[in-house]
Amino acid sequence: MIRTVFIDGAAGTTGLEIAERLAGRNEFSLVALPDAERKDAARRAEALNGADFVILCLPDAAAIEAVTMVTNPAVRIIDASTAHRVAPGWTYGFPELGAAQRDAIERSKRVSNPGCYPTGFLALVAPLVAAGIVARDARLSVNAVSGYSGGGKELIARFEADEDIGFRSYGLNLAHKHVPEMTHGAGLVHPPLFAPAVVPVYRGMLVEVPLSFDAQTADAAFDALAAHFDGSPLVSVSRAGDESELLLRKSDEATDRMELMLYASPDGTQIRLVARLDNLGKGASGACVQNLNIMAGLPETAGLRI
Ligand SMILES: NC(=O)C1=CN([C@@H]2O[C@H](COP(=O)(O)OP(=O)(O)OC[C@H]3O[C@@H](n4cnc5c(N)ncnc54)[C@H](OP(=O)(O)O)[C@@H]3O)[C@@H](O)[C@H]2O)C=CC1
Ligand SMILES: CC(=O)N[C@@H](CCC(=O)OP(=O)(O)O)C(=O)O
Repeated sequence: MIRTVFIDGAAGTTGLEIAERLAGRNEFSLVALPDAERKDAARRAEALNGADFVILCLPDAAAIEAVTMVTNPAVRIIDASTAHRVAPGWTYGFPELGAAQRDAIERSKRVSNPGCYPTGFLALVAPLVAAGIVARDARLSVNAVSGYSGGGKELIARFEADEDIGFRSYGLNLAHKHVPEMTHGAGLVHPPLFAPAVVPVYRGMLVEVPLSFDAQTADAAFDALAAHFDGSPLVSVSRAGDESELLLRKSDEATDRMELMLYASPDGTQIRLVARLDNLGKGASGACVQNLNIMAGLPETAGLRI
């Protein structure tokens, strides 16, 4: 059976990478609008209602509008934007949250793809909250750096036009659009304090959650993460070896995998949890294709870069 897929926003950063991952897959047939028609409402409505699967790679407002344009009840939607991540009636597209989440994605007609930073944060924190190692009412901080492709075409153009930028801290109003899904997805009472930044690499990100405990907790935290992701084809968990630094390199290749690392103080009371992922891989396009595979009843990692 061949399923048709329409990517709305196919000319954007995320859309192009999804198309690359679907190229050559004989289970899917991509529906594309010619460049002159890709923002034409009538042509989009036709494509949105004629496909088995629609993937929205649009700014939030356009994604909300696109959903209202879908009137065919058979169409199944994956939204890569932030618009529906905590919205009722939508399934959060993070299968690694647990078996029930994967099953829900498989059945769902409306799947919201997680944000890139929340993908790292939730992988590190949700299993620890579930295990009772991090209290639901803990006040957490998240420090993160992303490659500039995380900001789409506009930020890519800015970083490529101004090679003088060495580091860009942002989210300084402490109201970043990813905070609600971080809070909700981890089951936290208080929103985490989120400090994101962009560095001059195209892709890749580090998401760090520092934690401090009264007693040795590093072993229990590592065991909980290792048990949660045991057997995961995309997420690995490791404990620090002898490394003294963690680098994002301009030459890092695209990947749909995510690595979780735990670094501990000698007495195990302080830990730095770090997720390393590709914002365009597990942080966006790779995750979209993973969700599409699950929804279509296909092997979860088909077409992914692993
Ligand atoms: N980049 C990343 O790492 C991640 C992105 N996302 C999310 O994915 C979505 C897409 O992001 P990204 O690909 O980076 O963004 P881009 O800016 O690279 O691409 C967005 C695309 O949408 C097109 N577009 C905008 N408005 C409309 C419209 N009304 N109708 C049809 N097309 C439209 C744009 O057209 P034009 O080319 O003419 O500008 C552009 O091609 C966003 O919601 C983003 O937040 C999520 C996770 C990570
Ligand atoms: C570097 C950069 O600008 N990143 C984007 C988030 C990218 C992303 O994940 O987009 P979604 O919000 O759709 O998830 C930002 O912080 O707004």
